[in-house]
Order: sequence, then structure tokens, then C-alpha cells
Amino acid sequence: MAAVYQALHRRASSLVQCRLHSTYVRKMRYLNQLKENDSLCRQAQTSGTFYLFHNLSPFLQKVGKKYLVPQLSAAETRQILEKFPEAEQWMEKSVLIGCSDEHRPRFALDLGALDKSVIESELQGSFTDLRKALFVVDGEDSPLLASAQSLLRWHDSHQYCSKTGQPTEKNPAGSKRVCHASGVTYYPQMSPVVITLVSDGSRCLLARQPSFPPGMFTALSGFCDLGENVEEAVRREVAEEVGLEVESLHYSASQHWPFPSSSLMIACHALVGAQQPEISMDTLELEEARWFGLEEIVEGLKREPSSSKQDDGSFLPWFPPKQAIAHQLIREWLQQQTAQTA
Ligand SMILES: NC(=O)c1ccc[n+]([C@@H]2O[C@H](COP(=O)([O-])OP(=O)(O)OC[C@H]3O[C@@H](n4cnc5c(N)ncnc54)[C@H](O)[C@@H]3O)[C@@H](O)[C@H]2O)c1
Ligand SMILES: [Mg+2]
Repeated sequence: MAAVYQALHRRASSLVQCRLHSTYVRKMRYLNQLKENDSLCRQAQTSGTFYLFHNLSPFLQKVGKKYLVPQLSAAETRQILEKFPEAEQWMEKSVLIGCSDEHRPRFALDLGALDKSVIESELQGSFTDLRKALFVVDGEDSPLLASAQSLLRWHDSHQYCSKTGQPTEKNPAGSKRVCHASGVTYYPQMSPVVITLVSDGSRCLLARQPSFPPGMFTALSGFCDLGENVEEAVRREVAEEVGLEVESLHYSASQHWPFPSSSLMIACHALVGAQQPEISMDTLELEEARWFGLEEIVEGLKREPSSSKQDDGSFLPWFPPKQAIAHQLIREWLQQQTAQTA
């Protein structure tokens, strides 16, 4: 009898706990359950919504001037898949990417091996390169597309165990892959990258690589080396790329970035002494690196890429769009300078 009371008590207190938790906490716990519990996740696939990709390009619909990212129900997704052989097998390739506040799970599914024109005409939209998609969809959709594509990309490139060469199997949520021959479990990976806006107190340093679109300048960036902490990576990258020594730095924010594969961008502001030697640029990586004053930053932020070309064929500087964390660093620097000079 005591055991029954205890069980009832535990159930009652867990219900109270459940009500006490915020929507966010309940959502995160539900998502974690889906990752850990395979049968729950399979069940969730039948009531979830699906974002479609084709060879890592997300499916978008253009309505008027807006680009929408449609979420298909499981039934709608099946209807599309039934046009191709082995429909059920395709559903199993989906990966969990989140859920609504009401716990409706969201999945991403890459239909890369299927004829995309059939899907595009059926759903009246088009699979769009991620580099374009991220900058035309609504603000809250772009991080979702970026993380969904990164997870799909990771699965695509981790189909085999690097130890045995045997196929790996994904769990229903797509949060890991297992090699049954070696017992190795693989988890999705990303590379930490530091991005640093260097300032000498009154100017900030921006650079461009030859592969950038003409006129675009951004903050210095670089992949962290194994064993480095963020401070060491910032100091080394600034020394390598422009030959300056960082005197102090502070962290600003971070961002997941899907290019070239999956990076965690760690954004910092760094100060170099005003007495430091001139910039000495690493010409293997950079095409130009120079100081920008307050006025030039204000003008550059207003400029569109399309209006940067001048009559003599040269380009005036412009900076990355607001979806890129470099933009936030530049704006923060500007605010700080304006506050100092006010
Ligand atoms: N979101 C933003 O605002 C923003 C701004 C600037 C750069 N970035 C991203 O930061 C990334 C890194 O910047 P970078 O190109 O200056 O880096 P970098 O200065 O480290 O130079 C790139 C080189 O590093 C090597 N490298 C070392 N580890 C690597 C890894 N894990 N993956 C790929 N290459 C590796 C390669 O040889 C590569 O060519 C870029 O790919 C870019 O997409 C994002
Ligand atoms: Mg770099």
C-alpha cells in the first residue's frame, strides 16, 4: 500500500513540476526525450511537420515579394513521396530539428536522390541555394534552415565508420550515428571559429579575401586550432593575418554558421595599442586589410552591394548583412564609438 501511495505522490509531484515549468523548459525536455527514445521519435514523425531539402538546398515558396519556408504535414510529405518508389524508407531519413511550443515536432528531410522538378511543380516552389535562401527568408526562419542543413550535411558525409569502413546507422531523431561493427557512436560535429573586430581605440580593422564579392570587407576570422582556447585563437589569428598583437579582448556573442560546413562563430572585440607597427597583411589569405574610421563605417553600413560600384569600375566598401555576426560586431563598435564621442 505504501508503495502505491509513494508512486501516486511521485506522479502528483511530477505533474505539479510539469505545470510549474516554463514553455521553454518543457519544450527542451520534450526534444531531449525524442532524441533518446527511438519509439517516441518514430511516433512523433507521424504527427510532425517536414521541411524539405534537395541536395542540401531548402524548399522555398515565393508569395508576392516574400519567400516562405513551407512546413508540410506528415500526410502531405507522404503524398509527395508516394510518387516515387519506397516512400516509407524516405521518411526514415528525416532528422529532428525542433518543435513548436505545442510540442509539434519539426523534421528536415533531404530528397536529393529524387527528381526535384516533380516535387517543385507539385508544391509550387523551388529548391534554393542556402547562400541565397538565408538572406531572403524571414529572420526566425534563417537560423532554422542553417541548422537543419548542417545536420543533413553531417549525415550525408558520415554514412560510413572511419574505423571499419562499414555503414553507420542513424537514430530516428538523427542526433547520432552508430557503427554496429565497431560500436563507435558518432555525434554531429562543428568547428569553432573566432571572429574578431580589432580596434586601436578610434578606428577598426576590416579585411577582404579575394573570394569575397567586390567591395565587401569584414572582421578577421579563423578556425581554432586543436588545444587552443578562444583567447589564444584570437591572438594567433590577429598576429597571423595582420601582424598585430592583441592587448585586450572581450567576448560579444556567438552564432552557428553553416558555411563551409558547420561552424560555431565566436565573436570578440579586441584592442591593439595605438603605438603598434603598421598592418602587415598575410597575402596568402587576404587581398586587403586596413583601418576604417567612424565616418567610413557609417557610410559602409548604409551601402547596398548593388550601389557600391563606381564609374571607374572600383568598388566602395560595404559590410556583411545583418544575418552575419560580423555585422553585429561592426554595429557594436559603432555604438561604442558614438557613445565615447557624444
Ligand atoms: N558569419 C560571419 O559573420 C562570418 C564572417 C567571416 C567569416 N565567417 C566564416 O568563418 C570561416 C573561417 O574563416 P577563415 O576562412 O578566415 O578561416 P582561416 O583564417 O582559419 O583560414 C581558412 C583556412 O584554414 C584551414 N582550416 C583549418 N581548420 C579548418 C576547418 N575546420 N575547416 C575548414 N578549414 C580549416 C583551411 O586551410 C582553410 O583554407 C569562413 O569559412 C567563413 O564562412 C563568417
Ligand atoms: Mg581568416
